[in-house]
Amino acid sequence: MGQLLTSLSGIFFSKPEMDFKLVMIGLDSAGKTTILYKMKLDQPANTLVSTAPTIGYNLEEFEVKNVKIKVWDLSGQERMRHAWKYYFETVNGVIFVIDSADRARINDVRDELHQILGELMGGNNCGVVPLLILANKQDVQGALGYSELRDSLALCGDYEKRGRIRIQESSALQDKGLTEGFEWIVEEIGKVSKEGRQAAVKKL
Ligand SMILES: Nc1nc2c(ncn2[C@@H]2O[C@H](COP(=O)(O)OP(=O)(O)OP(=O)(O)O)[C@@H](O)[C@H]2O)c(=O)[nH]1
Ligand SMILES: [Mg+2]
Repeated sequence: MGQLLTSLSGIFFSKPEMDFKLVMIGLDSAGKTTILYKMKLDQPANTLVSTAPTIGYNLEEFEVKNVKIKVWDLSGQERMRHAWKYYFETVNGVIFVIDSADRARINDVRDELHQILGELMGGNNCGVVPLLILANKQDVQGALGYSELRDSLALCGDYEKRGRIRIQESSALQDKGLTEGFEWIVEEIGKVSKEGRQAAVKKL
């Protein structure tokens, strides 16, 4: 009996064996690498690691809500953006970081985002990969807020209807919104995995 309870508690309360894999993308200088190390190193507000433009990628592992996640932080430079899509087939979630204070490039952001949504809705994924949009640098005066960004990004359609997308205001500098955003995407991935598991069970 004791052994049975141990095995059952193992099934219901164990951490998932699989790590969640996430990719972080967005235009150059949006704050991706800063966010990666803010989350990894759990730094207090008003401290930031000093970064240089990423060439290739950074990969770090840390826990969110007791789930181990692996995060690939890719380069946002224009000539490197074509590589983003190659990660979409293998990750469980996508984080798109925006410099909300960079009003001059908001149309570029919109175009990149729409292209990503096209990729995520096509292929084998077909909209199952949650997308977190971090509207970063909210500490900068004049930064675009949630409503303005929603309009500027012209988000609509299936992805939003399915609730697999969220815009989260954040400031890596002030340590605001990052944990909320990461917790949301981890929960969403959990739901997707559960639905996948339920579909697999139904098929048996
Ligand atoms: N004010 C402010 N500055 C930030 C914030 N997050 C990042 N930065 C600054 O923005 C600049 C670019 O940050 P990075 O993290 O290197 O940007 P990135 O998105 O990784 O850029 P690439 O690697 O070129 O794609 C750095 O000077 C950061 O200190 C923030 O929340 N507020
Ligand atoms: Mg970087």
